[in-house]
Amino acid sequence: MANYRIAPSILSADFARLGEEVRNVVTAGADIIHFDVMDNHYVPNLTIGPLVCEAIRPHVQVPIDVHLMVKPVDRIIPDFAKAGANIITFHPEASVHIDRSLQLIRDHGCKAGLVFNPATPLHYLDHVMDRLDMILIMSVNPGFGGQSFIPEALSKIAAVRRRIDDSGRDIMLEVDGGIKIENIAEAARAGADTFVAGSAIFGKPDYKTVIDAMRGQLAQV
Ligand SMILES: O=C(CO)[C@H](O)[C@H](O)COP(=O)(O)O
Ligand SMILES: [Fe+2]
Repeated sequence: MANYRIAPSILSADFARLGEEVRNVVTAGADIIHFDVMDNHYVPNLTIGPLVCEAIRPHVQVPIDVHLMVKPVDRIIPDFAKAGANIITFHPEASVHIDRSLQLIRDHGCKAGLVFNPATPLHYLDHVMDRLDMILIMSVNPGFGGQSFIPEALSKIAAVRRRIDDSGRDIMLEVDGGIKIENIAEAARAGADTFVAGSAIFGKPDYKTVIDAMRGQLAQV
């Protein structure tokens, strides 16, 4: 079986009890904590910033994967690195200098990645494959949790999987949006190895039951 990772998105957690929520979801089997940063400019929603990342950092031993839905990108990167982020991804069309933003993330000791919205072309990968640790394919339009998976994302995941395999590099391929027990295997078959799930996990009373069921689906791929 491939090395699959489940990355609960805390966007759907109870923010009044966030420390307890992240501890519980890691105990339930989360491999990564997915941290959605929205700025009410690049996306029409406002969420959490470096202060909250710093606050949850002592509560989790797994990597924190910061998904920046912000524009501009660069000035917030050092703050997230200092706040304990391990992986930082951003949307290429939100950065003026993509290569510089990727380098900034790496210079601050974090893994770096690009995020593709459903209608963002993959040509942004052309000259930066050697600088990527993660490629994130959005299977919803960014801005909100709880949306339905867009099936066209599957062919895009497959195209990225080919590009990663051709590169010979160890790049995580993450899918984000509408992932649940019923469709996680499809995303894995298309080539994803890292699965963000917000509402599907935090919307249920028992996180372990959901994560175990997701792993059960992945075991059959
Ligand atoms: O980046 C995001 C939205 O922009 C979230 O990570 C994503 O939507 C997760 O939530 P859900 O699993 O409920 O779709
Ligand atoms: Fe996300």
